[in-house]
Amino acid sequence: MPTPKRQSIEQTYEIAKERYDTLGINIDSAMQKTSEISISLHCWQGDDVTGFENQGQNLGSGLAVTGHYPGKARNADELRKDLDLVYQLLPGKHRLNLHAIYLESSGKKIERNNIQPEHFSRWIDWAKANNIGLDFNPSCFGHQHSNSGFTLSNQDPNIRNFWIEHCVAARHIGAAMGKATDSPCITNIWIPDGYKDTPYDRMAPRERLMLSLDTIFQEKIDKAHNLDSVESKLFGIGSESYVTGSHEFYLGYAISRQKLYCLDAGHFHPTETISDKVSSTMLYLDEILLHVSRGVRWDSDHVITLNDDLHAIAQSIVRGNFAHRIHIGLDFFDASINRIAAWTIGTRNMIKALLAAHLEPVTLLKNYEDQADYTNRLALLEEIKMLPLGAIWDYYCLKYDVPTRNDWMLEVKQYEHDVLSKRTDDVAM
Ligand SMILES: C[C@H](O)[C@H](O)[C@@H](O)C(=O)CO
Ligand SMILES: [Mn+2]
Repeated sequence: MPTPKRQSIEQTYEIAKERYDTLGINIDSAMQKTSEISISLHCWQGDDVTGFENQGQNLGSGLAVTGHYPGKARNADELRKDLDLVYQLLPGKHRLNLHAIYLESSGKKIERNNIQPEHFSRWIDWAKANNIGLDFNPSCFGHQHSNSGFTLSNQDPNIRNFWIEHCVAARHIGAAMGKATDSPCITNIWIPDGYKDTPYDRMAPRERLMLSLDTIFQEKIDKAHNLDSVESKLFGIGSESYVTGSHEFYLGYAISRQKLYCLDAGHFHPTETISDKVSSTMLYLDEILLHVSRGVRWDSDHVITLNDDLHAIAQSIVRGNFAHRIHIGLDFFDASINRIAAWTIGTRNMIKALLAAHLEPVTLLKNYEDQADYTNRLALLEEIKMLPLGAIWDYYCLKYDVPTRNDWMLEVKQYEHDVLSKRTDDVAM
């Protein structure tokens, strides 16, 4: 016997479907295509980018997490348990994006240039058991060798080599993850390098970075297991005046070396959008990575909301038919709200935006544009904002057997009561 809520969702869906039909929109195909897109959830939302090295270092490097909501994961088992719940609340099959500081070394201090696949074996086992693809990142921050503000572009060859070795090790770990899970792992390099104040020489650090990256990528690794990616940034706290790995630097680097380029939504001028960069970038690169984030005045990494920027990002992927060439990663961290809710809200929003982008009246819009009928194009683009997307979304959640509407919050609140509230600030070993 269907519940009254289920009945109401199904009835509303049927009425909504008629409306979409009149515009020639195929809802079944939109739902199917949306379900085929995997989003890579960033592990660092679960513990405020702390990681499990236990080296007592502050985050630094221009990264800042604010808030003191209780219950953050204190070890990898807790983080995996939290993630298990999040994945249950998301329609579709999704990935996990790990940073190197999330290693498990049984309490032994492992220097970052010595990390090995074995330090991630429990993550790999968990991923295999749950059929979850993995992505990876070297962690070039929150370390005594990043305190000067420079890592791969450091003037000191010893420090530079340390970070080169760390990134080489990260590629090997990425390859091991990709091989074990039978799905290529994207190993993405982001470094904080930059100057607080105006430099005299803007070129030398970039030359050093270019050479460091060439050394890191010297070894050929099977692309079936590992894909290399590089992420740019405009500025950070403490690198307001100059960032070595700027947009121009990495776009040029990625195109000349055929690497993936990572566009982070928080890493540009506030009036610039990554959605507008996608089509240009895709002309020159086979694949790219997105870090979907939300900057508020600066690269503040707020939880992504279903705003115009997010719709535009999803539209740029879907309209360009890029779903198989663009990898979607998330990058936000909010410690002022329940962290599991933060992951769930942000990821469900990304999926909603992808569903909405698959529900556009493509033929009509293309025809108007081809005929230079921009009046009808604008009228239709405004009209479709009023389509009953919520009814399709509710049905989509029913179809993929995950909580509909805000019901997922009941599960998060129960988990907060049963699990999170029992966690104290002490490190659980
Ligand atoms: C943890 C960081 O957010 C991440 O590595 C990087 O992608 C970034 O965006 C730094 O601003
Ligand atoms: Mn990022």
